[in-house]
Amino acid sequence: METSNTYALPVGVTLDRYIMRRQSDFPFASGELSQLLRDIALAGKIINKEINRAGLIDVTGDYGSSNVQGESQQKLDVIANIRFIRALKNGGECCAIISEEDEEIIYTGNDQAKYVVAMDPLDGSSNIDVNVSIGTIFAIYRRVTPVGSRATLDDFMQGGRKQVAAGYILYGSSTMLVYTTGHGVSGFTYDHSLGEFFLSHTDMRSPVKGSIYSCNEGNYTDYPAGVQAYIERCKERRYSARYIGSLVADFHRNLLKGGIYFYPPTPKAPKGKLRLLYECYPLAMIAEQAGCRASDGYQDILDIEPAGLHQRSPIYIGAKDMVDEMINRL
Ligand SMILES: O=P(O)(O)OC[C@H]1O[C@](O)(COP(=O)(O)O)[C@@H](O)[C@@H]1O
Ligand SMILES: [Mg+2]
Ligand SMILES: [Mg+2]
Repeated sequence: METSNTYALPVGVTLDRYIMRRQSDFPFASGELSQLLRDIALAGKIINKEINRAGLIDVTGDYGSSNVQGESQQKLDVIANIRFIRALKNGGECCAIISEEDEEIIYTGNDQAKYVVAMDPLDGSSNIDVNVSIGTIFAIYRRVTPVGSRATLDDFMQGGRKQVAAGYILYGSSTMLVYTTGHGVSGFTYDHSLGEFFLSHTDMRSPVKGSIYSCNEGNYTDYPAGVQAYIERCKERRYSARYIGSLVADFHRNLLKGGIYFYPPTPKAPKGKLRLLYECYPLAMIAEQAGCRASDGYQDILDIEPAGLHQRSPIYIGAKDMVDEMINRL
């Protein structure tokens, strides 16, 4: 990973201070977006604590209900969802939320707020109970409806290039928050003993070339012929196959080391599995800011016209040369 930055703030600066120092990056900078990012970090700290103690407190296993995707919800999916909604409500800077775990728009009651949030409160649900890295993914938009009014679908249907900030929290061997406001990508590592996120990765740039490919090869036979051909090429080149099964964790590793993650369409999931508004768009914004590429196979993810809150999209994301080659084979 390369680092170069005219705004070089020393590694070790706290997230709060970093956000304040970089506030001038934000259009309309008046502190609300800074506060919203801090509210998201706070919810992340709370969830991190619950994840670390998951086996000791009764938060593992099924919650006994399904979400709008028809997936069974894990207890931590629901708990993470509640924690984020509460932090965004109490923070006062977010007027509405869409979440993987809720079918409809969630209104926070903060109609005076200028921002809306799209989120995947807990990504990698199949890994929750087996102590494998999981994450949270978020995207922030400045509302298009008048301040003071109730947010509407329009506020969420603005398109990927209208995200004013996007990021993820990775609950792994260390806990990290990585985000962008369109001015480069920064990573912060959580120090449990101090309860603070500290700048650890400045101006993250990803290698253009990579040698890691990440996909669920169990679906190989269902993949389009071009994808199968690309996987065969990776094997011929002795690239490493790495698949954690948590999008955030696979994306993060490939961002640092150089690699490609893909979840193509299959007969079972003709639109792919991952959700455009709170998985694909936010990671695509980070990817492009770090010099990577994100595509659905035919257009850049950030150029896809949104049509529904929980719409899915195929995704090929990672090192630019690898994604280019994959797409040329489709
Ligand atoms: O089990 P599969 O089909 O390989 O899918 C794994 C993918 O699904 C996801 O778990 C979907 O996200 P959620 O866990 O938030 O539903 C991704 O994190 C992961 O990359
Ligand atoms: Mg997810
Ligand atoms: Mg999820």
